[in-house]
This record gives sequence, C-alpha cells and structure tokens, in this order.
Amino acid sequence: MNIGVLALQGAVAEHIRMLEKAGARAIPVKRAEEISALDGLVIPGGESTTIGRLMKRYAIDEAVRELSARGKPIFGTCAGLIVLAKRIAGQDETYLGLMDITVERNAFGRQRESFETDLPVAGVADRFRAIFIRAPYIREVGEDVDVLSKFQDKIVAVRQGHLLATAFHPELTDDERVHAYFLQMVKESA
Ligand SMILES: NC(=O)CC[C@H](N)C(=O)O
Repeated sequence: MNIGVLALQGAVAEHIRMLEKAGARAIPVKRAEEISALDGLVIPGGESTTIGRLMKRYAIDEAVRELSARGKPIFGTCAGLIVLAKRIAGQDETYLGLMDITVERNAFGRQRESFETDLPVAGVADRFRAIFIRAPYIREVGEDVDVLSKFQDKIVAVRQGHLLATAFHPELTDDERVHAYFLQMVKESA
C-alpha cells in the first residue's frame, strides 16, 4: 500500500508515525505528481487557509480530486477536515469541496481552545482519547455522510464512503485505532 501524508504544513511526522504503528509505510507528499500513485492520502491538521491555498497554488487540489474520483480513501484531521468540506460557515472560500458537510471553524471558543476528552467513535473504539486544538466541528451533514462521533451535541467525526474526517487529532495520541480503521478502508478500496 502506498500511503501519503500531505506535507505542505502541519502535523505530518505525527501521522507518519501513527500509520507506521498501525502497520503501513507512509511517505510525505508535496507535489501534485506524487498524488496519483497513492492508495490513500492523509491531510493533516495545521492551518486550513495555509494548506488549502498552497494546494491550489501547486495544483495539488486537482490531483487530490482525481484521486478521490478513483475511490481512493482520504483522511483529514482538523484543518484537513476543513479542507475536505464542501461548505465552511462564514466564508465563501472552500478548498477540495469533496465532503458533503458544513464545518464551523474554531468552533469551541476561546476558553476551550485546546482540550481532551474520551469519546466513542463508531466502528473504531468505545473510548478514544480525542485531542482538540482550535478545532472545528461539523454543523450539518448530507444524507450520504455517517456520523461516527459527537462531543456533546456537536459532530466531530464523519465518514462518507471513502472519505474520513475527524475534528480531533488521533495522531497526537499513542492509540493507532483511527489510523488502523483508515488503513482498513484503503485495503477494502484496493
Ligand atoms: N489544529 C488544527 O488543525 C486547527 C485548525 C485551524 N483552526 C483552522 O481553521 O485551520
């Protein structure tokens, strides 16, 4: 399996470490030409405006849309989730526009910039340590989107077919189960 982690900005090394812990080899990818050979792609957390604009500047957005159109799994965390979304509340600019979700950025307010909590994640774990850092949440999902986890009443993990996204950062824990779930999606799509 050829797994790539988009390495424009953000928590790249952490995802590579977790994918390796879950039994796969993963490589950082920076250029549009590297995308089409992948069986799966992770888009890390960081700053969505930075990642999204760099993707457009280097035509990586088109390459990722083609990868998605071939059914290859893509997993976005935090800023990666925002980059995947079709709709971003309060702004007209979107990036990949692949997932039928509406996201709200920096949605937990200033008092709760960063926090951790244990959450059930459907198909993944009864309890998963969820680390939120200036995190978005998902306000609305289309009918093809499965909600995998909620924190209080807010949706924080979703799957739409071959697309997976979490508002929290599984790559910052020692628990590889979300990454193992993603690798299973990659195996099933092969
Ligand atoms: N940890 C993160 O990825 C934060 C996301 C960031 N707040 C954004 O809107 O892009």
